[in-house]
Amino acid sequence: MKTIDIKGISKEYANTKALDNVTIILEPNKIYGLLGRNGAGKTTLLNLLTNRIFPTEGEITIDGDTVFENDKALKDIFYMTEKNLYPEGEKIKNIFKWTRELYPLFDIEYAKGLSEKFELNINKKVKDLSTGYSSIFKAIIALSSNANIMIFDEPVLGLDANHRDMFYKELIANYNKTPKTMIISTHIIEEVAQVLEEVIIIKKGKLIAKQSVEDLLSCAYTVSGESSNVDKYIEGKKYIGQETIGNFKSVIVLEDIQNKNQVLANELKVEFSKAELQKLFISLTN
Ligand SMILES: Nc1ncnc2c1ncn2[C@@H]1O[C@H](COP(=O)(O)OP(=O)(O)OP(=O)(O)O)[C@@H](O)[C@H]1O
Repeated sequence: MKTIDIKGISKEYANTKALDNVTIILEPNKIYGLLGRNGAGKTTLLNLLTNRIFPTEGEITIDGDTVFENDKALKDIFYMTEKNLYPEGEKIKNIFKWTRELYPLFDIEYAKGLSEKFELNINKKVKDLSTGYSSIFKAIIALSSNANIMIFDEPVLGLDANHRDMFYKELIANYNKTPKTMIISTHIIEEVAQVLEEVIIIKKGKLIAKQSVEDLLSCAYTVSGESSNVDKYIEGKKYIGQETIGNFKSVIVLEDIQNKNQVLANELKVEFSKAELQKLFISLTN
């Protein structure tokens, strides 16, 4: 069981405060989504968590042990970075062997099996992989690491819809086989929403939300129907994400799902449905 305790973390660069007093506790064996717009500070947080960079203020511990230059704490973490850090001229199969040397728990057979599934040719060199296959290659290594904490920074970068679907299914299968903490930082929110238990949302270096997807989605709901009737329903209410097709309109009402007015909805012949995480995210981070 690995509890990650991020305490009052700030990171300043010459003229940028990349993170500003962020405090988060990540409970063990949950799948977290780390969400934020470009430049919000996601990669900075992941780099701090894995001791690649050092905080200006604050401390990060795993089960009470600081991650600062602590191999014992860090060996439980596998970090799939957005950038390729593998030697360009090396063949994939050799990188599997080399990873095994560094991470004795790395499961080569599983990695080879996944490579077959994703049709990744392990005789290819890193430099010959397309953007999508480069992501697949790095994701396979992370999934095969057997680490207690797996971190994925933009894991589906360049992947087509089929491969994204396969990746998320594999991630869930991996988690179900051996529960662990997974942290997924991504821009493509709608697809990942079904995989996540909790979301951590960062805006301009500050933590603005950490809650379960279920709780976040219960703070809003979608109303759709004939435009003028939807307008009547949302009168005096806060809403976002208005979409109109012909005489049909849908909006996301920003109020607790418990407070929706079913009587009025029946009268106006408008319908309710769940809000989409992607749209809520846009409104929260705008
Ligand atoms: N080495 C650095 N030197 C100076 N500024 C930096 C450095 N690394 C990051 N920053 C700045 O810190 C802020 C946060 O960057 P970070 O890469 O953590 O964001 P991000 O949320 O991962 O963004 P993206 O989704 O675009 O990858 C940005 O303003 C970025 O320009």
